[in-house]
Amino acid sequence: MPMNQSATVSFPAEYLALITPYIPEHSSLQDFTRISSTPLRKSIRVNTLKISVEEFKQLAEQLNWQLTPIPWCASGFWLERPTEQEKLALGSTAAHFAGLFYIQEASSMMPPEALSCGANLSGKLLLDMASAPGSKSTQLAAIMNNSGVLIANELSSSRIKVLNANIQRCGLTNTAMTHFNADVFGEWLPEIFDFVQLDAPCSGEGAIRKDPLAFKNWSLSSTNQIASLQKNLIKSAFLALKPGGEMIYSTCTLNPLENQQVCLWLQQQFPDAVEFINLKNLFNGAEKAVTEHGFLHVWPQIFDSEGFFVAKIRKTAAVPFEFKGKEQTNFPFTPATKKQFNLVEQYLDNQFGWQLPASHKLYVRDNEYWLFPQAFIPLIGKMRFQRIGVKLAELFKFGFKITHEAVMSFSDDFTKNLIEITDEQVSELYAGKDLKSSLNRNSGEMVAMYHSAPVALLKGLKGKLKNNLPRELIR
Ligand SMILES: C[S@@+](CC[C@H](N)C(=O)[O-])C[C@H]1O[C@@H](n2cnc3c(N)ncnc32)[C@H](O)[C@@H]1O
Repeated sequence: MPMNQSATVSFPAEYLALITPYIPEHSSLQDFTRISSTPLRKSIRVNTLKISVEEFKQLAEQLNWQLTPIPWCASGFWLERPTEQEKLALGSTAAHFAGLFYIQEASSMMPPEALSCGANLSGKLLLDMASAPGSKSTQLAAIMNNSGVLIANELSSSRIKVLNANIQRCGLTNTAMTHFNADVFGEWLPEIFDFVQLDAPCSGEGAIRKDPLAFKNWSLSSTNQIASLQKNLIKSAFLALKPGGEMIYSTCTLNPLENQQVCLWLQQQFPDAVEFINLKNLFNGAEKAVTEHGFLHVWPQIFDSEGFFVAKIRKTAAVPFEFKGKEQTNFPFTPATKKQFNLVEQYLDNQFGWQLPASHKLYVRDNEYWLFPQAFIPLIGKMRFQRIGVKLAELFKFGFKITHEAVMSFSDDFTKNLIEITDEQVSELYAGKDLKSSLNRNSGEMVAMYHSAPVALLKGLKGKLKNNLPRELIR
């Protein structure tokens, strides 16, 4: 069933009995079942690493897109496009290729907003324990303005590829990815992180409006199994958190077994160290979703959104932990020598008029040059990381070649060989075509920009701009 079509949903009686006592007084079970059969509004989050909200609003006006602000996220909007534009998927628009926005359900924007409310995430060490496809990781990195370090972990191999693609498209430079069952963090990196986000794997009931089959395999026993996985993960998150640190536990599910009861279980394990932070003032109207413990239990009928649950927890004291470090002894990168640094910097200066940023340190593995966030350096060797920072360039016989991801992340600071292209030209590039040009000489590597944001690496040749997009991005 397409997402924008409604279907009448039928819920298991056992499920309705489980949730009914938790529906707030101002609402009803009937409101819940009624809205569950209606389609979800489309929403996006502006990627402020690439464009300001004000500039995005101007672009939206040019494109004839109508934006309605989402009350809990200053960069979030419900979006309506003219019917004639709907045949082009939102994910295939030039602005999306350029990473100017992320397609994200409105209520899924709440957890990072709750984590950063009253706290400054800039320059801090964050862990996102279950992060693919990356909506909340990319949101957190934007809130951090690419400073500090964000460890984005994901268990599933196929989903980690999508996560990586989103990290690159959105221009994250402060991220290191790991690929583990997140229950290891409490033992491997105890009391290390300033902030942790656990957007837990869950039974996904809150997604009923976009997936009418969300209840196909629902059963009380599978819900209980998921809840026990969630308890392992929330404990790991809490152990990985520094004393004084804060964490978010969230799900896109509505039953109490996977939500309130997981948080209360954590409090029973660490009664002297768990404090629930009340989220009733997160935004105007949040009080309609707040529970007696200060969690947000977002029923889809309250804000006309997906169902969600968000809890914010402070670790008020150190707790006993068992350190079982999993150190990496054979770290394959070495810091660049002065000669290597000078050579790559000379290439970047000649080609793009760009000096390497002080926020990052240059590392080398064979012929690959990488930029690691400075704040990541103390973590080197502490565990195995899948991918750290940004792959900057490769050294070939003929010289250096910059990577697509470095272009997507850093070319805001490039001062030459940038060329602004149109919506149609972006579509041509992502369809695998070269672009015509009036160049009368070979100009070497160039960056195609869309509304001042990088969108692709090109090679300027006489008469054409050769498409250097990675093969996997061509549609
Ligand atoms: C709710 S989704 C995360 C969505 C993501 N935070 C976002 O906003 O885009 C939960 C993720 O947890 C992953 N996962 C499941 N079990 C896990 C585990 N034990 N450790 C780490 N990740 C796990 C799933 O593959 C899934 O990608």
